[in-house]
Amino acid sequence: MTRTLLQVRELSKRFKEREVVKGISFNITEGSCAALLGPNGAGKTTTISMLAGLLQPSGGSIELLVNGSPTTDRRPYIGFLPQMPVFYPWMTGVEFLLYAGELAGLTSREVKSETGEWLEAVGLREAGKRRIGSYSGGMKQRLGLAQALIHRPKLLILDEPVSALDPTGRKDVLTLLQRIRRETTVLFSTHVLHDAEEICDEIIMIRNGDIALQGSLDHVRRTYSEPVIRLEVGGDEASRSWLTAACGKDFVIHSEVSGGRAKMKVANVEQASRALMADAVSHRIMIRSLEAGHSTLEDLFLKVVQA
Ligand SMILES: Nc1ncnc2c1ncn2[C@@H]1O[C@H](COP(=O)(O)OP(=O)(O)OP(=O)(O)O)[C@@H](O)[C@H]1O
Repeated sequence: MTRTLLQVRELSKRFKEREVVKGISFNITEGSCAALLGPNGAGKTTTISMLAGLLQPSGGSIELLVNGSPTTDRRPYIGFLPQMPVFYPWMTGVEFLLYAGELAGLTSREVKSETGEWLEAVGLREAGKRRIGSYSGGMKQRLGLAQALIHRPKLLILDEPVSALDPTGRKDVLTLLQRIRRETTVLFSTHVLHDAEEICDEIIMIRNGDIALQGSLDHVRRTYSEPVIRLEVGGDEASRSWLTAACGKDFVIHSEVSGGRAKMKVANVEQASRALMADAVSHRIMIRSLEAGHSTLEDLFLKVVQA
């Protein structure tokens, strides 16, 4: 049975005269992994900070439902990792987690056992004895995750958890998130579609403080996927003018041309491919490649972001 864990209604945030989050509504299902996806400045950090209880909304409501019932204070049920977590470099990883556990209100016994368990889970058992100042970016982020999870929250919220990491650190953290998401509901923000695609099942795309698109990744892919032909011709003048003319054919609904390449949205890929090939042959144009398929989520994301 799917149950809603977080219910957000008409959430807005105004800084002076400027509304940067404009009355957005969405649900997060228990057990899901959701990505808040959007370009820089879209309002992701502002939204996430309101959900984590760090920023007062200007309007709307945020409700966390524990076992189906709304809670008066959602903060104990939330684990949060900010975009730029602050660590004391002179502390060891173990000391930092003991401190975080105490702050989260765990008993000293719980603090000890959870610290050991989470250090192991994030792969820092050995490094836990070392000072945080000697950690790599990826190790710090994994320690940050352990801190966010130490009180076993219902919902883990992360703001751009991998954007500042090198490829190895990024992979480590995404793999870890993939493991965590089996037990904890996860919501994270990112401006990288690929990160969302890798581990999420739900996406909420925001642009200029508004929701541009939301739903399960599968649903979004199915609903918005369009028949597309990608065509590349030779770089000579005749080929390029033929390509421009081809984009004007009546079966081409929309097209983008750049150099000797074109992406054409068509109604029927098979018929359009045949017509294009036949036309190219009759004009003695060499087609370098013709790819008939569907638009990807990347195409959709770019369209949403650039609209
Ligand atoms: N404290 C603030 N006072 C005034 N404006 C703010 C404040 N915080 C954020 N903003 C503005 O709100 C808008 C949304 O910012 P936010 O940081 O939420 O975006 P974002 O999607 O997280 O971007 P990024 O990916 O760059 O972190 C931006 O135009 C930003 O300049």
